[in-house]
Amino acid sequence: MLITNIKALIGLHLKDTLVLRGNNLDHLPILENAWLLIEDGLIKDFGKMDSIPSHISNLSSHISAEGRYIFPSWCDSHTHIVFAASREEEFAMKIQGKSYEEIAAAGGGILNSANKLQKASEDELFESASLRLKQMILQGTGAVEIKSGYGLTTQSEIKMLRVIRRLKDQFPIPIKATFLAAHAYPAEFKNNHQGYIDLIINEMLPQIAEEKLADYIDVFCEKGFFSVEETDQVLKAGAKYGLKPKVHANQLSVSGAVEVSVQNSAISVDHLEESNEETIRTLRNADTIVTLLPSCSFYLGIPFADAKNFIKANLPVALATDYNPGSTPSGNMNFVVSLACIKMKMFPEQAINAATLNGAAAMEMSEDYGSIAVGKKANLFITKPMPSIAYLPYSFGEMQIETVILNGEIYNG
Ligand SMILES: N=CN[C@@H](CCC(=O)O)C(=O)O
Ligand SMILES: [Zn+2]
Repeated sequence: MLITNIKALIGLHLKDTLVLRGNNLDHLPILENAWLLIEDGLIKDFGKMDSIPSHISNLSSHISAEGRYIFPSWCDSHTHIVFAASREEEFAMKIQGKSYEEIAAAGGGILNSANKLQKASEDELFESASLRLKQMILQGTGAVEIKSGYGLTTQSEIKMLRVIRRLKDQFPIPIKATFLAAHAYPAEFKNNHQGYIDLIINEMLPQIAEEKLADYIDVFCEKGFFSVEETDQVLKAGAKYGLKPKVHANQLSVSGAVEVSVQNSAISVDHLEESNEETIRTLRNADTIVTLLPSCSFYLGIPFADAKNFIKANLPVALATDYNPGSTPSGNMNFVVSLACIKMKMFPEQAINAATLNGAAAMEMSEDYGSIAVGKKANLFITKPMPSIAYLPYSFGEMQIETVILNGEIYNG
């Protein structure tokens, strides 16, 4: 596939640039008035229109992208898209002023989703998750991480992870699976935390490892959920099976979650709506990626993470949706990028880098995804005609994507 007359190619980081820390996020390399050649699903070459080689310009099948930009696909490194039912009843409670913790304590929240998921069949879950994923891809997402964590029994956690494996097999984008049984304590373990942790460690993990169902392990480390010590136990048990941590940290309070995650060599710490100087000091000496989820803050009405401070401290910031039925019923990365600019005061270049290359890094796939470089996978999108790059986050809630290309082929859903 040859694409010509491209207004600009965006995100031309060198292939060996795998993550962007601090000020490096400011720089979004572009090439104006460009052509792009894709072969065998990979980016084969690109250049300026005024120096297009004749053997390329003579290729018969090509798309003209006049006035349009080409971006690397969004890389959404934090989602919970396998769930049985939406939770609009909690929406009304939120509007009345109930907090996330109050709703959970009243029988809503994660346990509500777990109840419903336990009753759903693998096929039903696969069908509904497929619809969500299709929609996300049409909104520009070309790589995704998906968590379990609404099963909370051995059977249902495995059911969720098998659904994720089917999605991996059937969708044309790379998917990473994260095991999140430590998402909430089931009611029967409310007063027996160690009993549930033992179940995770001695029963769930061995079976999941045996079937190779997970790439990562996650814990919701938070007051009322999993303590720092409990998180440490689960992460260490996961490490025995080669599962690296990606941790829900500091969503509602500064809890020591970041510290325990870094001690366990976490790939990422996610949320961080609450943080302090200690959090930043801990992260400064680590490779752990800071994944921010602004649409969760938007929906729950909790503080937005202090992205500017993290960037100032030279940390690698990524952006993801957190798509789930409780705190973020949206998988739209365009909106995440808009919110990052509007509410967290990230510049468009920073937000785009954080939602592409650093998102890929938070799934350990930035060698192949997240930027436009020769030899990388051709997962891209072509915008509608736009006046500038900043127009994409500026025009929040509007759809600026016209064509999605995955593995070098147009994707129509
Ligand atoms: N905080 C924990 N997990 C999800 C919400 C899960 C739910 O409410 O169902 C999150 O990342 O926001
Ligand atoms: Zn989450």
